Amino acid sequence: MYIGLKRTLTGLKIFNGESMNYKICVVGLGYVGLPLAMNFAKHFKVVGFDINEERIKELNNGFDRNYEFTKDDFEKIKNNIEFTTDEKKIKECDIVIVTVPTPITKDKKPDLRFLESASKIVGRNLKKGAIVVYESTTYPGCTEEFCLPILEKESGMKLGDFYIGYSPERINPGDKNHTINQITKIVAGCNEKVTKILCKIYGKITKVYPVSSIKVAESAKVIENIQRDINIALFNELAMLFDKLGIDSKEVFDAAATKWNFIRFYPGFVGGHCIPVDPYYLVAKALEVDYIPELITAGRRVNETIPKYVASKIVKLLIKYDKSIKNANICILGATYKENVPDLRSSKVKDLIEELKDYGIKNIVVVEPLINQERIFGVNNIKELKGKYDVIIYAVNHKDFENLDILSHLNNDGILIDIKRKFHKEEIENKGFIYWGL
Ligand SMILES: NC(=O)c1ccc[n+]([C@@H]2O[C@H](COP(=O)([O-])OP(=O)(O)OC[C@H]3O[C@@H](n4cnc5c(N)ncnc54)[C@H](O)[C@@H]3O)[C@@H](O)[C@H]2O)c1
Ligand SMILES: CC(=O)N[C@@H]1[C@@H](OP(=O)(O)OP(=O)(O)OC[C@H]2O[C@@H](n3ccc(=O)[nH]c3=O)[C@H](O)[C@@H]2O)O[C@H](CO)[C@@H](O)[C@@H]1O
Repeated sequence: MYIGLKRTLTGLKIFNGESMNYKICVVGLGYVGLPLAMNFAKHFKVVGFDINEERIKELNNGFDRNYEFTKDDFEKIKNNIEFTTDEKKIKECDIVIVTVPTPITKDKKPDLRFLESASKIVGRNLKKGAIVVYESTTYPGCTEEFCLPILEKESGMKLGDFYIGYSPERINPGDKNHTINQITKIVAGCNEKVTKILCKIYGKITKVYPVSSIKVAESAKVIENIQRDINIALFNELAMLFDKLGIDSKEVFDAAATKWNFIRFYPGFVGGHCIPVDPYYLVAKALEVDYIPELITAGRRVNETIPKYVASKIVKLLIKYDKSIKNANICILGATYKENVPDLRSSKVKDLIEELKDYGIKNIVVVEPLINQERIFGVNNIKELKGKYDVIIYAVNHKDFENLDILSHLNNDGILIDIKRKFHKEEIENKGFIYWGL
């Protein structure tokens, strides 16, 4: 959607000239918003706005609960950034960047409550001529069809009196190589001039890749995660098939990966608040236009079955080796959705625990050193491996687990369930234990 250049030029007075002394507001200071605010604060005056009072208090005390930034980091940019819950501060800003959550509902539909609430807050505090940029992952059309009408209604202005853009975030939690200033950022404005301005601003903190429309930018982001979800689903499906065939899937995958254009993924629990969530946003949009996205939904279905599949494997092994199901002592190593990231959101370990409990298994603990909680997903978090177990499940490949002597915590002929294929079957079996790898 492009508005006439003429209206653009008048409305964008604040962006004339090379001064670039814009004031930027980041709305939503989570895993995405805070790094963005901190990086922009090296070049611009920044208002970091969030509705979570606790979060703002911590940030003002130089503490980041996601452990991405140290007190030192806050010290370095303290003169350029203001953390606040006062929505009126948004009105001082020329660029307003929205980085609030876009989860899904229980029935796997887009949950736009956060986008709606943030758009209302921004709308009623919108400065004339400002640019509102959405970064939250969503479906193509969401910014212009869902968010823009809210901005217009709340502000009493029309597009052209203010502007919109979209620039998706690609930071990869736990990935120190692909940090915000190493990642190419797709940028789209509601017209060419706005796109140019956004490229200049984002260009201060990272490489930019302008596209012709907001819908292109929204689409590119969501398909990146869909492609990954489907690729992982293929490896999960093949792992279940080769298990049935009695063929070692890891050996097959390692052999296939010697081909130069074979792309290696790993069977596993597909968790987090992106990969298992984002596909449902495009599915919803596809169904709106009567297109049934069979492959996208099939990928989701396969990945969602893995916790149930692993739980059934464990129960079958307990039966096969004449062990009690109900009294089995089970220890799960790792609870977060992926290794070395303190984030439980949509972790499939939760689903695994629920499946095991459905079989009547009560004695389950997790060892999760990255999460400072006594209980996780309804079981005790013993934080470090101690005691003896009938079953140990290696669920998350934390660095902290590298030197664990896991076998010394297995009862005689105990069962090691290796979700991450970290161990060698023969080695474990030669020591008298039972081994199964996904
Ligand atoms: N976390 C990632 O690695 C990542 C990477 C790429 C894209 N994304 C996308 O970025 C978006 C944000 O994800 P996140 O992980 O940063 O979420 P998060 O839960 O870590 O942070 C969201 C923040 O927004 C705040 N918030 C919620 N409603 C608000 C409102 N109305 N006004 C102001 N603040 C509000 C919350 O208090 C929270 O601090 C999502 O769309 C996600 O899909 C996340
Ligand atoms: C396209 C892409 O890379 N996007 C990244 C992704 O970040 P993420 O942390 O959600 O993604 P992953 O690292 O893929 O983890 C997801 C789950 O899949 C499991 N997994 C992974 C690989 C595998 O071969 N087998 C597996 O089983 C893993 O354990 C974990 O549970 O989304 C963010 C938000 O959009 C992006 O910004 C970020 O760039």
